[in-house]
Amino acid sequence: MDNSQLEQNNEFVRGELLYTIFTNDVEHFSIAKVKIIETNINYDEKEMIVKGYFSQLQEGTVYHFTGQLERHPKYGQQYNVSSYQTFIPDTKEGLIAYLSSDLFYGIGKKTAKRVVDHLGELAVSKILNDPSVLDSISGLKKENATTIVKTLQENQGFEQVVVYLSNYHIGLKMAQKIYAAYKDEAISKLQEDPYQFVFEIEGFGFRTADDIARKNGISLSSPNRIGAGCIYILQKSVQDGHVFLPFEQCIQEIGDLLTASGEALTDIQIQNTIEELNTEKKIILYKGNVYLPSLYYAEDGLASSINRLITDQIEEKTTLADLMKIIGKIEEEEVLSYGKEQFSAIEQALKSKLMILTGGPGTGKTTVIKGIIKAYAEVHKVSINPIDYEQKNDFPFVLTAPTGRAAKRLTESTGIPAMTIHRLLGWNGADGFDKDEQEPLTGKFLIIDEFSMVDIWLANSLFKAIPTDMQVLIVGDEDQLPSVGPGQVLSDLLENHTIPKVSLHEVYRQKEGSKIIQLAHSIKNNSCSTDLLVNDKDFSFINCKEHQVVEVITQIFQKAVNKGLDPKDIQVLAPMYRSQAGITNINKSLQELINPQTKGKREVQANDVVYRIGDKVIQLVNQPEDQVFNGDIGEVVAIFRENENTENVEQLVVSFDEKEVVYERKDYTNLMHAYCISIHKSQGSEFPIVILPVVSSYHRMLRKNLLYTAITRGKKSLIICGEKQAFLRGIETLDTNKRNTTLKGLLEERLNDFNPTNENTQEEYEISPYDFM
Ligand SMILES: Nc1ncnc2c1ncn2[C@@H]1O[C@H](COP(=O)(O)OP(=O)(O)OP(=O)(O)O)[C@@H](O)[C@H]1O
Repeated sequence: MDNSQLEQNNEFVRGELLYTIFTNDVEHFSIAKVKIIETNINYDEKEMIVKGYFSQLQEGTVYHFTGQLERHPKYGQQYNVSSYQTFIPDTKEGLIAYLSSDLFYGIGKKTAKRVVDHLGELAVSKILNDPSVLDSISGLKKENATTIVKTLQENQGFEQVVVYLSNYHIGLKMAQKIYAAYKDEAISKLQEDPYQFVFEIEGFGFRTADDIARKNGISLSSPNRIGAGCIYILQKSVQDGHVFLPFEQCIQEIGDLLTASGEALTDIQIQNTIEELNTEKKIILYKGNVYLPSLYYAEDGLASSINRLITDQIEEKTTLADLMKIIGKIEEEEVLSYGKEQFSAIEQALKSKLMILTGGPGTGKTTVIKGIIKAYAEVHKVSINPIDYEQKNDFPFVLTAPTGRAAKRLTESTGIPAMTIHRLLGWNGADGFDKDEQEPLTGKFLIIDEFSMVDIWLANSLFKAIPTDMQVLIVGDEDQLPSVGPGQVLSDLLENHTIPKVSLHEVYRQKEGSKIIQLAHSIKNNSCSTDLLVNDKDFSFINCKEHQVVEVITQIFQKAVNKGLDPKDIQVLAPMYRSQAGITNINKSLQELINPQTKGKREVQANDVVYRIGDKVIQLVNQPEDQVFNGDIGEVVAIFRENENTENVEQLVVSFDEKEVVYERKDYTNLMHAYCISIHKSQGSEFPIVILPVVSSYHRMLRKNLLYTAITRGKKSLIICGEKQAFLRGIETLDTNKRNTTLKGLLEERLNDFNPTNENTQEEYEISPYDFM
């Protein structure tokens, strides 16, 4: 593209790069200051801040940027760059200055002049078209010629990809990914077969591929297009929690997608492509269902691991009579008497290779876990104190949970160290987990809490790493929200009749007069009515409308603070981010109240969010290298300016329980304010006081399992504010989005032949030793 063409293109800013303010080498995100040479946008200043994903910015070089002028609340106007190109001067002098700039290492003015004299104003495009034009320049050293060609190719290559993709509204970040994968072949590959990118580049959308194909005259009935459409449809279904799509439905959805944006396809064409993809192992077609391979292998792997574990017999170490004595002794120590179901759970867990313990809040799951640990220790004559073991690996109990907070609670309630599943398995990011069948976990008894949150991928990885001689106890509440990731592992396992399970129904905390627990169980049993929503010592319902929610919550906080309560003990949970009564607005208002700007208090701004020292924040993604995981809540404890650390970058330090994590600007998007968090993110956590807004404008989200999850997060006090009718309607609305999974069937197939000698399901325990006590 020559310079006159550049200018025809919409709005632009052409400027000389003065200096880079910030740059991130991994993502190539940079913020820089430029001196404006020319622009057609309405902007009066002489200099401008530009930001975007650049390959390499060079001081003194002139760039042609396109993008959008934005007003940053703190830093004022900034140009958000969507595409850019080095501005190659079209005068001889300009070109000489460019080729002898710092960008071209070792090329001085004399050499640059020699090249320009020989090749003229179009030197750059001539070299790029045919690098051998430099061979004919007398006196030009070979290494200088190589430098010129390489530098031009590197810079221009990336920029050409950027410009090409910007025509399809693809940003610089995706351009980086594509360029990193294909280098100079990127554009030709995109033009030949854009659909391939849907398979090969994470996040490359089918619609973009379609757009590129159409502009390049690629047939809209090409098998590659159907294949990419199939992957797109399957990926979309994973976002809804499905593990597979039925063949017919898959054909139908692909047909709808491709016909709507292209030309009509016959079912046979689509069917043939799916079969072809299956042969190439890009998808798995099995028993009339279509899977993404990773999901098919995860379900299959989990079913095999469970089969492996459950068919391994365990040696009976004690008689029933002795076990009764042991449990009796534990009851004395704990000063309680186990209920019938609880007793059955302890007994069953001790003799089962794998058992599932379920129950709603306050039914004594934790009490039973403690009982099981103590009884196991007694039966096997082992200590439950980790310090009694010389080797860490000899400690028989392994306790784990999907989130940091759930693991922490498990540690606190049992006194035995627990850790997240990711940490237990040694997650190292891209390479996956350290622990697997080759390097299994050590220990004798594994307890996995909050299992409803575990998706099929994680369940498969965890079970693969469980050695065959390890006993496993799965604990969870099937009425909670299903996992964020695909699958419904807990409920599929519960439906299997061979895996021993014990459900606790009797509520113990209710006996202490908890309205929260009463409410939870009435939701579970579909018996909640307006009468239950009257205020009590641990519960209140404040009537208000959507537009009042933020104000009401702020007032509750204000009163709590005035009363001397610690704001950290209060957690607002809401179902959605963007609404008048959404998480974003609630957070803004609570930050102003709890942690306002004061003189001398440091703060940083990322997009339109301000983080200050003292802010409560939540981690939004897994960051295993720092041992901080999605859903962990922390506090901003320090902010360092660039000149205050050896890395010379701005840093935000967040304290999560005992560890501190340092974030650089590129990582700020991993955080969010946490005065209010989503109900989904609150899974596995508990808070002393929960405030739950429920208004009819959330209607899309108001479901029984969502509200059940929210109210069971409150330990001491629950305040619902909003509309009673919206709440009552919500708890009557079932989540009808049934997830497609095949784990249940796979387990039936695998475990069918298994005839346990000492395993029993709870139903078979009609007569238990407890009856004779
Ligand atoms: N058999 C029992 N006798 C007396 N109290 C009991 C018994 N079982 C449990 N409790 C008490 O009931 C309360 C709730 O028990 P626990 O915390 O074990 O339940 P949970 O199912 O783990 O609850 P949550 O899921 O809400 O954490 C505790 O105070 C516990 O001491």
